[in-house]
Amino acid sequence: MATLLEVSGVSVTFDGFRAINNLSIQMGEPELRAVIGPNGAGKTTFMDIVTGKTKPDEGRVIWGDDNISLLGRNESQIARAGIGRKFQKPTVFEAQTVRENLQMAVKNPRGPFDVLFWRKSSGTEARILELAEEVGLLDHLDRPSGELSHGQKQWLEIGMLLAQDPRLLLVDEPAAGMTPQEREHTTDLLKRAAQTRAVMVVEHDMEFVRRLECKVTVLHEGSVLAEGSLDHVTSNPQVIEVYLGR
Ligand SMILES: Nc1ncnc2c1ncn2[C@@H]1O[C@H](COP(=O)(O)OP(=O)(O)OP(=O)(O)O)[C@@H](O)[C@H]1O
Repeated sequence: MATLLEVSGVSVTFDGFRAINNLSIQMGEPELRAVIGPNGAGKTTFMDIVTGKTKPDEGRVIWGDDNISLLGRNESQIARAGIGRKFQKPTVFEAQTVRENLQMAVKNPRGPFDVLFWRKSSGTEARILELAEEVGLLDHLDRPSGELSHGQKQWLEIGMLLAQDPRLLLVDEPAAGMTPQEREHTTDLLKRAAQTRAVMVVEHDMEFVRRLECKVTVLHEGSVLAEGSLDHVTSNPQVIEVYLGR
C-alpha cells in the first residue's frame, strides 16, 4: 500500500487556542480509515486542513505520487488533485431526479476547467448506471431527489462524489440520522469504494466503525492519541478515559 497523503507535524491555533497540535497522520492507497475522538478533538479541523479550507501554522501536507505540498493550494486546486469531501448534511439538488444529479456530477469532473473540455459521450449514461448501481439507487433513477429518504440522499451524494473519481474521499459522520438498514448499506458502500481509493470516515457511532473493519485513528486535543484496530484502540486506557468512558 503506497502512501497517498502524509500530514506531519501540523498545528493550527485559533485565537491562541491550539486546535491541532503537532498532528501526524498518513493515508495509504487504497485504504479505509475511521477517525474517532471526543467533541472538539480536531476532526473537522483536520479535514479542513487537508481540503485547503484552513491553513496550518506549521507542518507539512504531502500528496500523491510526486509528493506535492498541498499547503500552497486553494480548495478547488485540491479538489482537482483528487480529494473529495462529503459533509454531514446531504446537499443534492432536490428538484432534480437522481439521474440528473448524477449526470451533473459526471459532466463536471473536479473543476471548472474540466467542464470546458467535456464532450457528450455514450459513456455518460453507462457511467450513471454504474454509479447508481454502486450506491444502490438503480431503481430510483427517475425519482426527484427530494423524495428520497435521508440515507438515500447521502448515498446519492456519495455517488456524485465518486463520479469525480477522487483518490481520497473524506466522509463526515455518514451514519447520523440513518436507520439500522441504511447504516448497513452505507458500510458496504464505503468498504467497496475503499477497495480502489483512500476513504477516511469521521464517525461517532462505534457499532458503525466496527462494521467498517478498518484501522482506526483516535484524535484527542488535536493529536493522535491511539491508532490501530478498533479492539486495540478501545482497550487503550487513555482512549477509555477521554472518549469511551464518558
Ligand atoms: N474557526 C474557529 N475559531 C475558533 N475555534 C475553532 C474554530 N474551528 C474550530 N475551533 C475549535 O477547535 C477545536 C477543534 O474543533 P473541531 O470542530 O475540529 O473538533 P471535532 O473533533 O470535529 O468536534 P465534533 O466531534 O464536535 O465535530 C474546538 O475546540 C473548536 O471549538
